[in-house]
Amino acid sequence: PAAAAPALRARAARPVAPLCCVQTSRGHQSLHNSVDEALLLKRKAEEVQFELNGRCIYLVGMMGSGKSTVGKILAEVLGYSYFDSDSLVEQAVGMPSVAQIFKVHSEAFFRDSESSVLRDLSSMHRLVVATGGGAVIRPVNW
Ligand SMILES: Nc1ncnc2c1ncn2[C@@H]1O[C@H](COP(=O)(O)OP(=O)(O)O)[C@@H](O)[C@H]1O
Ligand SMILES: O=C(O)C1=C[C@@H](OP(=O)(O)O)[C@@H](O)[C@H](O)C1
Repeated sequence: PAAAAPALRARAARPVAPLCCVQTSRGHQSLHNSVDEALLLKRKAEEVQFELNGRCIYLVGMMGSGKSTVGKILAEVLGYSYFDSDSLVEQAVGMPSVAQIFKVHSEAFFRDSESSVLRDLSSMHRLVVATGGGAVIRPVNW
């Protein structure tokens, strides 16, 4: 079944051509599809590279929709740095997993730290950021 694909949001004054990665299926049968999709994604990234002009890309989408997979490919092609906001929150809090942060602290605590991490990243250039699936919940993150 079709799954939600991560939306691509470039921090751009002028929108650039939208990139879309459609995740059609999972498992071994989709292997050749994934290879094709990666090639298409690389080509699209090369197409928009000039227009992006160093502006960041923030990937948003449901949990498991492919943000990290897509983000690493985009960063490599564009010569950008790649960050996963969940990992940055784990580092900032000093805990090994988001699940543990939720358990020991709370979701609100995690969301505060996530917003802080995203705010810090927002002053930087040439980044591809895979945000957490719930990052869109707080309008301050947009
Ligand atoms: N285009 C795709 N086709 C099939 N499986 C994919 C595709 N993109 C990602 N996946 C798989 O889906 C799972 C979740 O992907 P991931 O990039 O970690 O998602 P997210 O970062 O949004 O949580 C991983 O096992 C990944 O290998
Ligand atoms: O924001 C959230 O509620 C979460 C989304 C998920 O992130 P992904 O979308 O990166 O899978 C998960 O990893 C994380 O533990 C919690």
